[in-house]
Amino acid sequence: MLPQPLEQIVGEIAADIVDKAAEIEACADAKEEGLEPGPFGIAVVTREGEIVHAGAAATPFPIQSIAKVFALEMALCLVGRRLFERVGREPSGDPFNSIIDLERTKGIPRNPFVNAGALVIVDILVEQLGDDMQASAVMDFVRGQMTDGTVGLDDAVLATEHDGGDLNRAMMSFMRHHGNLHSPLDEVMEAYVHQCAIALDCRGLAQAGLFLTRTRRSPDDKGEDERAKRMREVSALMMTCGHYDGSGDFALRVGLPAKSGVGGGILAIAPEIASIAVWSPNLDQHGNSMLGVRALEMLSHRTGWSVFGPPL
Ligand SMILES: NC(=O)CC[C@H](N)C(=O)O
Repeated sequence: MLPQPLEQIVGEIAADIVDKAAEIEACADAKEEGLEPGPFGIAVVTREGEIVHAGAAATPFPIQSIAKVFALEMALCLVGRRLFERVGREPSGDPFNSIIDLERTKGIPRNPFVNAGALVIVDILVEQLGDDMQASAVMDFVRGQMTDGTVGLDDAVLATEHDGGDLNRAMMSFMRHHGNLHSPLDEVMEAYVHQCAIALDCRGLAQAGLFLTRTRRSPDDKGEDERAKRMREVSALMMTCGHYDGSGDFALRVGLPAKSGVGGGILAIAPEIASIAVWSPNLDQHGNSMLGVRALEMLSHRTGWSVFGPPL
């Protein structure tokens, strides 16, 4: 039981965040740094089907690295835990686009959420789906999870990530050298850029992530055990690696499995309870939404949804 209706909690958080944004805007240092907090949106979809939202929850934004969660689920479905022979499952402690670790690990990325790891996951999808693998496969998966709302593509991300993708291409070449990239580099790149450019609003993103809340077995359905196990694994990776080298801080402050993207969005999961999407474009030094993390911290405190227990 929540201490207050969810709608009230979410509305008050959005109001607090907008106040906070105004404070930041008014602060002289922020002006000097060109910091503009910009819009803020939040949406919560509960397992009971309730949708609560506030702020700019209907404004689409590119989900960027949040797509790595959906791609991971697809790849795990296709090849199972064999996947972890090609991608590790440890936090990296390095920025999301760091290449330095690949030399030490002989082309095996630390986890599926750093760029190198996500590129291997896309390589697996391209390999496994063969001719069925369209650049739009992850987008189709996302659409399939949603009950309403639209899925778009962000043209600016499509263009800039293609032209500015040299670092990602370098990582792929490096991994190919070590035998850990099997498909043509251009095909992997196209599918990767496409998934980064998927544009959703908070309402759509929260709906798309709802399947991740199903972490419990169902006594009548053996097939469900495998799915529940997968959701737990994906959630564990989100908790340990979902905010890159800010993952520890996020776990302490929020206590929910979550994945950020440089589009300013974060998808967070309260297992068996709700899927939450927040969006605010200003990023911290790790590429995580500053006000988005703050809003999730407030939500987790006020709902007691942290997987580590309610606040003391
Ligand atoms: N953290 C992110 O959202 C990074 C994704 C970005 N498109 C990249 O490849 O660098």
